Amino acid sequence: MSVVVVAAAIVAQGERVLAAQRAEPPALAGGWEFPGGKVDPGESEHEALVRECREELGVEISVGARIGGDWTLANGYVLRVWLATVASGTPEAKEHLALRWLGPGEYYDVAWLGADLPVMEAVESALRHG
Ligand SMILES: Nc1nc2c([nH]c(=O)n2[C@H]2C[C@H](O)[C@@H](COP(=O)(O)OP(=O)(O)OP(=O)(O)O)O2)c(=O)[nH]1
Repeated sequence: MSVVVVAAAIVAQGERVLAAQRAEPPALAGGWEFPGGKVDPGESEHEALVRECREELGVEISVGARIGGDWTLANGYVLRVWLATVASGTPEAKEHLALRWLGPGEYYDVAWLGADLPVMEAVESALRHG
């Protein structure tokens, strides 16, 4: 079975979307992604998403609709993405180099990881069409 990576497209007022800049590994460092990570054994995808956002950003999230299906990553992992909102706390870059809230018109202003560009397009479409 493929390794499943879960990620959150965290949306705030004004249709701003949170992007996070990876610190490692060297091949991915500097690229921008949606906060998340691998699902641990025995953990649900929802639990993993909530845990990763707590660890990486220091926030509690509310998980919303799924965005797309399985996004295949170059290394064979499978990426699954959900819309989310911050339920409590303010996101901080605990494990990333930087965070950016991207407003409409800024969604493509960061160097998204290769797999994340079509995800951002799908997120934009979901926000635009409700
Ligand atoms: N979190 C996240 N990972 C992504 C995205 N796009 C993408 O290609 N990836 C890749 C990068 C990594 O190869 C993998 C996620 O691994 P990770 O290092 O974030 O996982 P993790 O937090 O569980 O880390 P670790 O415990 O294994 O160190 O998925 C994305 O939007 N978010």
